[in-house]
Amino acid sequence: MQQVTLNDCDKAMPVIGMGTASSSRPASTADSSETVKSALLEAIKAGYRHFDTAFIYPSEKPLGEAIAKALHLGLIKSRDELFITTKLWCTFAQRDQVVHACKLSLQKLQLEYVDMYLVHQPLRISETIQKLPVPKEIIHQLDIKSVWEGMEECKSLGLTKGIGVSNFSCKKLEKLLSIAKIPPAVNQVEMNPIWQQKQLREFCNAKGIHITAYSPLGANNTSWGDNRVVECDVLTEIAKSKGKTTAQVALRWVYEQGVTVVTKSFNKERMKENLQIFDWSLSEQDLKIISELPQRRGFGMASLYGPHDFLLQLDAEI
Ligand SMILES: NC(=O)C1=CN([C@@H]2O[C@H](COP(=O)(O)OP(=O)(O)OC[C@H]3O[C@@H](n4cnc5c(N)ncnc54)[C@H](OP(=O)(O)O)[C@@H]3O)[C@@H](O)[C@H]2O)C=CC1
Ligand SMILES: O=C[C@H](O)[C@@H](O)[C@@H](O)[C@H](O)C(=O)O
Repeated sequence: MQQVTLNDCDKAMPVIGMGTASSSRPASTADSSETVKSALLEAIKAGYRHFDTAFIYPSEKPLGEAIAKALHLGLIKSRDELFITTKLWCTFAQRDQVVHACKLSLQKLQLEYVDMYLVHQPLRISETIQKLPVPKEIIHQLDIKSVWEGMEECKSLGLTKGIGVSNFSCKKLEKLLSIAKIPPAVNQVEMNPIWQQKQLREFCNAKGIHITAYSPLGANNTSWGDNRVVECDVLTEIAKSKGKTTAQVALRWVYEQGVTVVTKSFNKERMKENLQIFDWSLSEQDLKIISELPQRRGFGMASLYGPHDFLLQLDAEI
């Protein structure tokens, strides 16, 4: 698997990672922990070496179990062969909670360190979310200076090899860069041919912040996404002409932008399909047509938590 080197991170990141945000809403249809564990074990067998989880996902524990089993079975010789990303949840987004939250994630993962620890969203949430949408009173501005000090402490304690953010706009990154002793290595954001993030990518390239794309397939078939990417006519035409699938064209496009990707599949065939993007390429003409696709964000804070002014402003930030 090809890898990219990251600034201020002691480990290279494989260019394709396995997503683990699998639980559907309603929760009654969510994958069981056992299903997630065996899917992740399959992913290791298929060659995935980067896994993306978060404190808020139910996947940290089954991922830890899958890693332990992979070591036991000899599928990997050492934990060092894996790149594990997890994320600080918004209820812990305070100076004195960050190290504690990181340790809780490590406990669930049965690991001594993660490779990348991200601030999940540019928000603090003051109560456990019971149901969505949430009341606006529990959503707050993030005090990035103090939270980032906590993130830096996680790195200096060796709890993580690198630190970064997720769902951050250029504006939020500017602020963070102005106070950070260790700049963020990564910004993980929604990116696919229908939400190309041109401005954010230019900004991050200029500042040496690596972008990882989440929902590269538009979160097809999930409660938070739809089929706008995998059923996009333009992408399907390109796919047909190359004997590839529409999903592969979307993933290849992301890869050709110099961006790493985390994409989720718990289906054995599709997890293999999603790795087959390295021995072919898109033409200049394909890239031009894709660059002209109408743009639509899939995932916004306001659509997730409720149309509160503060969240609408956040979503409108570039
Ligand atoms: N930082 C953040 O705020 C966020 C991070 N993420 C991370 O990014 C990961 C990936 O994003 P995600 O939102 O899951 O969406 P993706 O775009 O990766 O799409 C996943 C969905 O597409 C289906 N799928 C996978 N491969 C194919 C294929 N080849 N053809 C057709 N359908 C396919 C999967 O189903 P099946 O399993 O049946 O194959 C699943 O339903 C998440 O799992 C999570 O780890 C996601 C959202 C927000
Ligand atoms: O309740 C909120 C949700 O958990 C949500 O914010 C995250 O899970 C996000 O969709 C992600 O997948 O990273």
